[in-house]
Amino acid sequence: MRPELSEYTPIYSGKVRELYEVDDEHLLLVASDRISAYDYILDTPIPDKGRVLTAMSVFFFDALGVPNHLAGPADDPRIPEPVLGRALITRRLDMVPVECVARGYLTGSGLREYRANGEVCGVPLPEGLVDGSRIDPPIFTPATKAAVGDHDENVSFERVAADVGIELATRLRELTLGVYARGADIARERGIILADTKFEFGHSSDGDLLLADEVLTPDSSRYWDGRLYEPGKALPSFDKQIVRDWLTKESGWSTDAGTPPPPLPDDVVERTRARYIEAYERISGLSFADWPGAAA
Ligand SMILES: Nc1ncnc(-c2cnn(Cc3cccc(F)c3)c2)c1Cl
Repeated sequence: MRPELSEYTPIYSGKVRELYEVDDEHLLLVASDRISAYDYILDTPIPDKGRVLTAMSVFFFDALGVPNHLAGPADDPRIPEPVLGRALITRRLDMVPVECVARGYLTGSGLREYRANGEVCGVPLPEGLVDGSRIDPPIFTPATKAAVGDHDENVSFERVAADVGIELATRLRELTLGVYARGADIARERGIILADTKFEFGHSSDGDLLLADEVLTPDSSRYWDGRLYEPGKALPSFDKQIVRDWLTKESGWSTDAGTPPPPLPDDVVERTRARYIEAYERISGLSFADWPGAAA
């Protein structure tokens, strides 16, 4: 008999995720089926998105072999039935207040910074790079967590060192780049490019630095279809482009409309659901049908 979700204390509600307290030492990290686009949380959920992204995190936690915050299996008896398959029991950590970002390709906020001053987070890059250029070797481009609704602020390694100390900043950079490289290699071998990603780390009660939060999911990373990649060509988001294209090219809505996006049509929802499942099954080599929880 699984506990009710109402037995756990909600402690944080993000755009697409929630965090509950299970007991003094454990949390329940819940991924919803909500999807965001253009900084809006869309009215229409994507069925099974939460379960697929949870399955991806678990696959990578297992594949990366880095000490992490997981404290139980995907079907842990402490997970309530309604969130089974899209929730994980984790150890409660003292989180390091740094968004640990690794970039293997230049795009997004990194590209904007590069175009303005030839570097990203204080790291100089070669001249002549364009949107989608490979950054080799990948770089550590940390950010400070923004207030709700704001974008994170890119900061330099020196700023991180000033905030958390040079030893921890150095460890965060090494871990971030090492885990990204391993994860990106696993994905690339299966035709998916992880252009960049964001990790969070925390300290356990016995002082160990553990990889936390979600890892290498399409919500914490840019997923591109490796079959389409050409040097210097930024690619559409593997998972969100169907939604973005429908919103901006077919729905009559526009990003400068100043109004929330309209609900998504069924075919856009189903095609997007299929993209998430395709990414998981290609990367993991596993069948999503075997993942716990009720199919939406
Ligand atoms: N193991 C941990 N120990 C302590 N705190 C956290 C923690 C805090 N914040 N976040 C981000 C987040 C993750 C999911 C759902 C949300 F609503 C927010 C994660 C974790 Cl993962």
